Amino acid sequence: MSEGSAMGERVEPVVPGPDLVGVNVERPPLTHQQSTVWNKRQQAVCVRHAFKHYGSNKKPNHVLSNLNMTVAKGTIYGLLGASGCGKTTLLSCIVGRRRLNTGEIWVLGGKPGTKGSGVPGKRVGYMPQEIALYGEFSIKETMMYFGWIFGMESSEINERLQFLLNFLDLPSQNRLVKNLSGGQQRRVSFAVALMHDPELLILDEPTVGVDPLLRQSIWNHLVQITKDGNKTVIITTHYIEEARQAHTIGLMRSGKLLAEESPHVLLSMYGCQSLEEVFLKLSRKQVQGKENDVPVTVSQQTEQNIANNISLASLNWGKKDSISVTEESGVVGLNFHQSKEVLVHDSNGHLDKGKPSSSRSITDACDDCGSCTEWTTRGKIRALLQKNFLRMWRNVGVMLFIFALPVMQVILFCLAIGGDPKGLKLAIVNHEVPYTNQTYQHCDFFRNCSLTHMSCRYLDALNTSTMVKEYYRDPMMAKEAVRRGDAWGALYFTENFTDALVARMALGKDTDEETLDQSEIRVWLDMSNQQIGVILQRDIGLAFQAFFKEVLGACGSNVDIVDPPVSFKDPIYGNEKPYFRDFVAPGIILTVVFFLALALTSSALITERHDGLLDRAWVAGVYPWEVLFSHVLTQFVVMFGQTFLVLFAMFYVFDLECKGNMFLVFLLSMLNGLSGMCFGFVISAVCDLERNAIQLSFGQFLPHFASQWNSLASGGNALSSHQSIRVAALNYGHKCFEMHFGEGLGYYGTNCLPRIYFDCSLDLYFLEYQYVNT
Ligand SMILES: Nc1ncnc2c1ncn2[C@@H]1O[C@H](COP(=O)(O)OP(=O)(O)OP(=O)(O)O)[C@@H](O)[C@H]1O
Repeated sequence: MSEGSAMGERVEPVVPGPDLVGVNVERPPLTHQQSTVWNKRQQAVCVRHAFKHYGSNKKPNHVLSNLNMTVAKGTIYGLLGASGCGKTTLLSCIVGRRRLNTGEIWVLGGKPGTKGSGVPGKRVGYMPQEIALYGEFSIKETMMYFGWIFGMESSEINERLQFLLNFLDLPSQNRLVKNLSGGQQRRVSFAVALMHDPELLILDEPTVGVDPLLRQSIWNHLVQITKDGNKTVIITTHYIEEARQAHTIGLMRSGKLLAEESPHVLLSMYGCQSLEEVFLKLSRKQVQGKENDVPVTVSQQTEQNIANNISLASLNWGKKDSISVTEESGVVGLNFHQSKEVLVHDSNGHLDKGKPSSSRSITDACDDCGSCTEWTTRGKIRALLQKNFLRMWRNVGVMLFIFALPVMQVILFCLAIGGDPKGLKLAIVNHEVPYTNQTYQHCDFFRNCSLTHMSCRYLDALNTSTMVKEYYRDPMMAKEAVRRGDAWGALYFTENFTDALVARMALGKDTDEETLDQSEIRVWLDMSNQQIGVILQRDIGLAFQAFFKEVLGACGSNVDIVDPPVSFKDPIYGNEKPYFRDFVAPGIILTVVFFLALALTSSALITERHDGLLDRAWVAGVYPWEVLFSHVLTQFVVMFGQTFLVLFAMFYVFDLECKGNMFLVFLLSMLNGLSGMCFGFVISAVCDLERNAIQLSFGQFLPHFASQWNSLASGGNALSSHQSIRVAALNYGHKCFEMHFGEGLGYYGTNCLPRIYFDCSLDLYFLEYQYVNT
């Protein structure tokens, strides 16, 4: 029926159908019932033609199929059915957590999720099937959290808490939820639903894991609260017999209600002793119906339902209750609430067209919910913020992750990555001096202008903490040590290294091949590690410059001649001697801040969603933006602390230099953390499992880090360029010569001005040398 007709006065005559159980009795005239929006509003819950499926439209898993349900105000409605028949799905549609594919739902006079309906919100108390509580909270904190969300004052919550602790036989209010037994946790969950004394209580299997005595007292309580007609309860349970205490029972199977009756009517209708038997009979009947089935349209199905229910109802003709049926309900009979409807109808004697219009009902609902114009409440924000901080505070792992990890990362970085490597072994072979007892004991030299044992003098200059010299008998053994990984490089001096070097200086460009060859320091490096290889190249080259300056100085020559004629002035940015650590540190700071924010947020929402905690919050009336806001605020505070710690460790403990404005450094780091947080929220929104979130975070982490390594590689090249300026020119005594690695030392004759010749074959610089006779 269209809404237009539903609003009107159309009254459907009901046609009796075939008897479900094959009993034919004489039937009284059926009363007619109007089916109007007003009628739907009068029920606590009214579901019409509900269809719901999971999965894609192409491969749907139908869970609700043309389901109709009516829950009158002031009643207990027991929703029974086999596992997987769709009870939880139906309840989650009623509380506004899921949407039907088609059909409509009215809850407390409004449609769930619409403005002013109060649902989700404090008009409903929802106990989901899963525990859906924060394990880190005590019972009291749990109650405070939900109480504040429902807009209650702390004193009010405390009062109610005492009642619920006694009523539900709960342990001390200070016990943590995670330390309670399964049954106790369920009772706390039940207490949360009862906390604010809602108009509509929706309980998904509240009595699981509860002992029979307490179960009875729970039912007594439900009966008690529904007595005055103001409160309504919908309860699902697998203990079918306990549902006898409900006013109405909905028997559900395969996404449909097979019957919706009061328990005693069901029992007498089917002549059964227990509700279980009734359920079995109805289920069998449904199966038989299906076997004989020919495909029917939805409207045919509805008609058939109505017919069946009328037949069901007809079994009860001996009773004084009137029989009623609505055109839409599909499963009605002599049930409690419908009797009520009929009474209203009968007492008026006509169909009341003057009942509240839909807009009036919404206003009423608005008055009830009391928060239609409020975009948030202090209580909700307080509850959400306290929840976020308390969860972190109580979780040692998270606290370590938040505050210890960033500091540890910075310390490890500064200790392990910042400086030059130390203790790199070099295998040295020096044939200028005799090898005894695994060393060259008599490698003596003079620090004056006497040119003896130049190899020893050079080795003395090669004395940095980066290198450890180990001596070998011959070049083969030294190279083998490098191959075995015992050393990073091998250095070899020929027997007449000093003579050849002096001759090379003296002969200059006339130097013969053999002299060039003999004056060479031969170096074989393990270049498999670029950083180490480059550093060794640099230090071996710098040692030669130092050695040559010393010799020139001792001989009274200008030592500056050894320096390459490229003058590096004060750098515009950075230091003259840049530290590898200074270069990488900004990247490390940003990476740490970004990924910690990402890691923390990407799983926060997932855990809450997975455990049903978010669902519970939505049903309690929390808006998504409130959850988001509380997380952003919490995360911001955490990020502030993390950024402070990281920067403090970097700049004040490890003396990293900051030439700019420290406030800007802090601000930029925070902004970087903010982008990590945003990305974390995106991940937590798209991932269902923490595992997937971690994978996605790492998927981003690797390219991010690769770019870092790219920067490091550029740093390495810079080092190499610097290192390549390793040519010296000198004026030795009255002789001029030029020298460069690899091609020997050239002698230019006497009385000449300094000449400069750069090794252009390898590196950057090429300067023409000038031969000037003086
Ligand atoms: N999120 C979901 N995605 C896909 N299928 C779902 C989802 N939730 C439930 N289902 C399926 O829908 C059907 C009905 O599930 P539902 O939880 O509503 O059953 P139920 O009657 O509450 O069962 P129980 O009594 O065991 O809790 C089941 O077949 C279930 O596998």
